[in-house]
Amino acid sequence: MTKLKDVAYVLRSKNAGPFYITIDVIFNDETIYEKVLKSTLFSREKIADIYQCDLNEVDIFPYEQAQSIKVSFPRKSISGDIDDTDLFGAQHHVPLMEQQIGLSEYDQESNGWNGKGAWEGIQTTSVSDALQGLTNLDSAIKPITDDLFVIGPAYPVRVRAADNLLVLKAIEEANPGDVLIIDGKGYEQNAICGDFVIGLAKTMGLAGVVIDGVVRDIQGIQSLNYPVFCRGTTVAASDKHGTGETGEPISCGGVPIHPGDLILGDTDGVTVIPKERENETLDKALEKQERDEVRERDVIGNTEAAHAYIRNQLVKAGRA
Ligand SMILES: O=C([O-])CC(=O)C(=O)O
Ligand SMILES: [Mg+2]
Repeated sequence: MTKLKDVAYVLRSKNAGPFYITIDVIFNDETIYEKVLKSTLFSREKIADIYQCDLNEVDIFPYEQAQSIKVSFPRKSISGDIDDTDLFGAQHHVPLMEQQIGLSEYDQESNGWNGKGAWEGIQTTSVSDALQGLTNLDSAIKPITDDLFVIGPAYPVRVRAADNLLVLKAIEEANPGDVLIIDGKGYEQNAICGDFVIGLAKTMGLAGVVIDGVVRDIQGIQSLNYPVFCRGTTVAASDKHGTGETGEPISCGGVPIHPGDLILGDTDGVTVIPKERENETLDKALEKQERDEVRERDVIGNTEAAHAYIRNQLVKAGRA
């Protein structure tokens, strides 16, 4: 998961007199600067919580021209006091730099996708039509809970059949909003995840989990109300030896998947949108859905229009 130290260009702290600390966080990318500024990390509540001080004494100054954020707050112990371990205040930035930032939006955009909102209401079937059915996962990979929709950039993991340790590693590494996509080799005797592992993915803010394999604790998973797609259920757990890879291209349900490709899952199953084809696929899928809606409105429930439609299709194919 992204930490402040992963995206800040400069992160330093110093005394602002004996009673206060000031921290400078400087960025060398405008987009990142803006996203970080909006994240929950730079709130007085959060800073007060990290540094155990009174939130009314926390100040946060964004300085747009320099793409920097200055934070100041009272020291827990006065500089040079008997229990002070940082005379010059030069180490106070460390707790801040280790903070995770909920940058899913930033990560999504920097990954080049249009975001969840753009895909709302788009069905797997329309994407399948747009991509000529070439990127649909094996149809045996189905939702555990119907009516749950998932879309997000793929975070892939490949494991050996019946070994799920690397799934935990992937959950830790993926960004909020990612879809964890697991190449479990289609093995059906040992569960890649149960309700606990799925609960971990949900806790870390992942958008959903897709598995070329099976799960257990089905009732527990259903009660999480969280999108999970797989080949079915079993009883046995997996080993935790740790064979496999995370964050690398995989094959899942017969489809090659690269990190950051979009994964779309709904009641009908799961399909993949290669990241370089997102805009084209979105346009085609929208167009297709609109055409389908018009056709349905005009034809369904109208016997005459239904006859005309069928006749027209047969004529077009030379089979009238
Ligand atoms: O711990 C496991 O590997 C599988 C399991 O039962 C769970 O996730 O609840
Ligand atoms: Mg369990």
